[in-house]
Amino acid sequence: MQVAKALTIAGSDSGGGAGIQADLKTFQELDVFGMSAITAVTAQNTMGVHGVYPLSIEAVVQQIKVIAEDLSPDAVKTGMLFSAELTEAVANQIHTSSWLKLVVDPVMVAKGGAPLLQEQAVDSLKRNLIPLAHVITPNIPEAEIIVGFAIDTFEKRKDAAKAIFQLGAQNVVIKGGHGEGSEVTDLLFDGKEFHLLKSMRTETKHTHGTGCTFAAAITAEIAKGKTVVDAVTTAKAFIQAAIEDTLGIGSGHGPTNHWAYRRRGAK
Ligand SMILES: Nc1ncnc2c1ncn2[C@@H]1O[C@H](COP(=O)(O)OP(=O)(O)OP(=O)(O)O)[C@@H](O)[C@H]1O
Ligand SMILES: Cc1ncc(CO)c(N)n1
Repeated sequence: MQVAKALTIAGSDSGGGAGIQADLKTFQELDVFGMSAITAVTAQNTMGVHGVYPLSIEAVVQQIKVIAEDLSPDAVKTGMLFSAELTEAVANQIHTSSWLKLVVDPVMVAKGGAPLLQEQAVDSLKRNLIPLAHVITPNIPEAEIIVGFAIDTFEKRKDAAKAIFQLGAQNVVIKGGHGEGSEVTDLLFDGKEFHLLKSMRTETKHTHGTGCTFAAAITAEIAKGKTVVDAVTTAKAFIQAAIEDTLGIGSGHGPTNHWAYRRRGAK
């Protein structure tokens, strides 16, 4: 039996909707064996981030090293990296391990506004990690921080995708969750062409972890050998189902429904 394997290097969300937990649930739903290297533990629920406890560089590097020695992932995803030092150490391990199928979700701020990446780490992200990315998935505010200009029109979004491609990422997906209108459009730039992925916008407050889940679905599909366009298309359908078939749990911004795509028989 051929088993596709994916590794997520990210933070733990005790509330289960984002971070490592969202990634592993998504990998499993898409028939991919999931592995994790935890960068930080967060005390989180649907009301917000109540505590952030980064792990030591040594603890993070060792998790990655032992996976590299034994389990060779077919694709790797990064999420919350918290500090410049952790970002650089993770990038070094990915480079040393020659992991080429890397999906970078440049997590910066949680939905409630809590910082998940220190400001001084943005430089390290741009210098060390983005050049290794096969796919990068910023939302609009993250893309603005990376490129340093405001994205207030669709043309600007295209300019931002090109600028991030120039930093070394091979495929750039600028997500549209933070845009406006009745549709949500994600924009994929592969260095040559722009691809638009559209869906109806669901009016809901339960969107905690949408970015993690979307990037994890891309990672799972790439681990199975799918092209980037196919992987992003499946990920868009996966997250749309997860948002539409809401679980409605927690009193704040609740998690998405990681079962929804499979239950719909969409797979
Ligand atoms: N209200 C919505 N209705 C439908 N699709 C949505 C909605 N919000 C986000 N999405 C989709 O979810 C995915 C993630 O987009 P989004 O811009 O919310 O990411 P994010 O801000 O990084 O998420 P988070 O920080 O909560 O993890 C994209 O594919 C986007 O199209
Ligand atoms: C651990 C973690 N990673 C990422 C996000 C972004 O949704 C979050 N809220 N928590």
